Amino acid sequence: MYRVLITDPLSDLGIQKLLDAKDVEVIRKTDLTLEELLLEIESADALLVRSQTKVTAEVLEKARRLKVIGRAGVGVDNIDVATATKKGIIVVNAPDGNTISTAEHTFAMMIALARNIPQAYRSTIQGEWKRKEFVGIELKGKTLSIIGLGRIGSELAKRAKAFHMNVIAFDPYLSEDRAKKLGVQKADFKEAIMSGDFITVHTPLTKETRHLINREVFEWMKPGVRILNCARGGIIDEDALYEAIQSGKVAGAALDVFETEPPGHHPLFSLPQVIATPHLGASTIEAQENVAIDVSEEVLHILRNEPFKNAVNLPSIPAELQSKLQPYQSLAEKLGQFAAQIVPGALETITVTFAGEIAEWDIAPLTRMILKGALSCHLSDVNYVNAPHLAKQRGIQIIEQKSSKNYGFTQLIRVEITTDQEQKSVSGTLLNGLGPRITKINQYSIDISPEGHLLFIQHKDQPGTIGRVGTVLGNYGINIATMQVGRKEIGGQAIMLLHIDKGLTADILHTLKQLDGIDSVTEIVL
Ligand SMILES: NC(=O)c1ccc[n+]([C@@H]2O[C@H](COP(=O)([O-])OP(=O)(O)OC[C@H]3O[C@@H](n4cnc5c(N)ncnc54)[C@H](O)[C@@H]3O)[C@@H](O)[C@H]2O)c1
Ligand SMILES: O=C(O)CC[C@@H](O)C(=O)O
Repeated sequence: MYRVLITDPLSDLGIQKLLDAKDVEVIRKTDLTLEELLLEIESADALLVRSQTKVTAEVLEKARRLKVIGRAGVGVDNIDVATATKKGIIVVNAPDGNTISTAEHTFAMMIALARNIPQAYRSTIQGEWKRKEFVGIELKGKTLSIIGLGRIGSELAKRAKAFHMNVIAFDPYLSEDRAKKLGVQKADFKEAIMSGDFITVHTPLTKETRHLINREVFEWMKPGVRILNCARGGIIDEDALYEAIQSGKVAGAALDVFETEPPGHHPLFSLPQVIATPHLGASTIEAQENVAIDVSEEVLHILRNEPFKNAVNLPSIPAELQSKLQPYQSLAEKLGQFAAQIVPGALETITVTFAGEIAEWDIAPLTRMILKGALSCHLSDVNYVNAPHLAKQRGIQIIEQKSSKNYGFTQLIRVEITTDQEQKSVSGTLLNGLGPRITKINQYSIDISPEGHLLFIQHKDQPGTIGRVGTVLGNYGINIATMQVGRKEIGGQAIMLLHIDKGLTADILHTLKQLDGIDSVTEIVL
């Protein structure tokens, strides 16, 4: 039974799939103190949050079983993703579900700002009738500068176009083609800042975007500009904004997000030009249902080891590629496991080579599987998420290469491991109807399925060796299921690979190693 802990308010309808799942126990506890959270997280398999719960390194340290953190929303700045990655915990978000709501909220803020609606409301209900004081401006014909033309920025652009605004956008990843399709003028940052009657930010908060709108940038703006932030507090320097409003450069600002949330009695709130909402961009019935449904499904997939798509700490794989790579994943992991077990010593370099049809694809996910397989023979708690991090931490070099050489198979994966003692390689392929096969160990051709208990023996090619090995195993009651031998030349070095029905004791291994002509004996478990 998976224990799913939900610590922020999530839509009931949205989490229905989790509530209905027979293999899931849902624990809903909101407004937990840090001590309570540290206690609850210990036994949770999954944690579902919005933006209130702070999933810090301290919290993650206590998590013994946690496989996945689901963020019902986009921003994961309340989650220590780096620590989660090190611990092999997948972080998933729901990037699409609240796009429309946030774009609509930004648009509502822009109109409210243009027409002084919050200020006029406050005055009117106080019994005043100040029609002259609240004269606004039209959106038509004004320039809206969008900084960050991703999901929300693009939806906002469409709405602004419908209101006959000129839309200009800066986004380092915006192509000319996409800008054209959206009817948006692509600009550099300074140009976008200098042109806007309204400037709105829709980037994530990163090292690069922190205080992106700062004192110097306010200097570049048109006098009377209006500023919006419905993305993340911190993208705009709040002190600089305060000064720019006081100096008259900025005519108004609409803020949904703040550097510190909740912002309390923020100095900006003393300025009548500032309107604010308490991080409401995604707060609609629809968005909350959407994000809760999306993240619940993702969490269920991950807990059940099924394919998922929105991991923040894993590269995203297009569905088409995912289905092509899927059959190779097990082969890749087994080759990594196999190679790591036949080479003694500390891992130094893992070289993976892909040949044939497979070499035309993005094979990074398979390299990750090979790494997971190889490292799991040496380290505990290795998974698909933390394998590259663990390799880097230990100074293991990963070389990934594609080869056009013909190895005699439609596709082939070769894993070569170098340790501080020696180097060995293992190759494998997928054979129609037979699944994963190991086709070569070092220079020896072989054909065996990588599964179960295997015995890898290096020996001299001389009469009687196979018989002696069989006799020892027989004496100890070990049944041999299959056997493969390989040699390059008569009387030279040779290898033996046996499928055995159960594992060997240290005693049996010792006896085998003492046999005449045997160079090494390695038990492999896959
Ligand atoms: N107020 C809310 O309730 C609410 C709701 C949802 C999302 N958000 C926030 O809105 C923001 C945008 O969300 P989204 O779903 O559109 O994200 P997105 O990832 O689809 O878009 C972000 C865009 O910003 C661009 N970008 C990154 N760095 C940039 C830079 N230095 N300058 C200019 N552009 C840059 C990226 O290329 C990308 O196109 C995020 O910060 C998200 O957390 C807020
Ligand atoms: O949970 C929320 O309402 C915040 C959502 C929003 O900031 C997000 O990043 O998705």
